[in-house]
Amino acid sequence: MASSHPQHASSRRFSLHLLPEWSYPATCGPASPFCSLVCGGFLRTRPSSFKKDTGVGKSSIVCRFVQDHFDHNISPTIGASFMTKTVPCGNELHKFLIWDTAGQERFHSLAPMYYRGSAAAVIVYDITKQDSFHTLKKWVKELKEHGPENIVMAIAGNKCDLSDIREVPLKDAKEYAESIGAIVVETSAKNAINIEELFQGISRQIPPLDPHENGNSAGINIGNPTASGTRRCC
Ligand SMILES: Nc1nc2c(ncn2[C@@H]2O[C@H](COP(=O)(O)OP(=O)(O)OP(=O)(O)O)[C@@H](O)[C@H]2O)c(=O)[nH]1
Repeated sequence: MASSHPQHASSRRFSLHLLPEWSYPATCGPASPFCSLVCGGFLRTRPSSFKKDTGVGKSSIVCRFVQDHFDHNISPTIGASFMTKTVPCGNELHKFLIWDTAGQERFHSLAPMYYRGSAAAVIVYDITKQDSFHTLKKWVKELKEHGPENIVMAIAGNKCDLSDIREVPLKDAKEYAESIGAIVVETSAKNAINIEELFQGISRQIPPLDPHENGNSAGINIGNPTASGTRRCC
């Protein structure tokens, strides 16, 4: 699924602002967890990453968001996978570069590579598994201790199509999210519920470009932003 390129997109000229740890080419692999915002036809780097418990549906959320596809037989993530999608936000275009990290414990030590320097993290739990909600709290603690200071946190309670067997009340998730200043939404990757809303919520939380900012790099013209991905699922 390709995102549309709004005709009204701003043509304001922003400079590309690069912080030192982001100043890697986007092709250099896992050591450079990039998320980018495309604003006014210019690319601004912004890292983003996904955190999760295993099997909660995080890869499925990314697949639904980027390719509008759901795979019942999706296989577990090994290490991490990477996908991108550009979405309009007001008069800007925001390009998400998403690292989807593996939920299995044996990959835990890789996580800081992806969330360090990230602009946003989505922490996913399964509303039918109370354990996954406890694990989510551990990830939040880790992000607060070791993640970037101003990281935008979003909590996704996935598999809301299975609410008849839910173990985690929405009220609990809302109270917890409020206590840590995070966005919270219940999603279903399977039924495409609240997936766009999740990412729109993140988009809105990313601070706008400073028009007076005079960065150290030239802007990059993005001709025709589209969804793209390297996932195994689709
Ligand atoms: N009913 C339902 N099942 C889902 C949903 N999202 C994912 N699943 C299923 O949950 C299982 C795990 O999905 P994944 O997307 O691989 O989960 P993950 O959290 O990325 O798993 P790891 O890669 O192992 O960390 C798969 O069988 C999916 O089909 C959903 O919204 N509803």
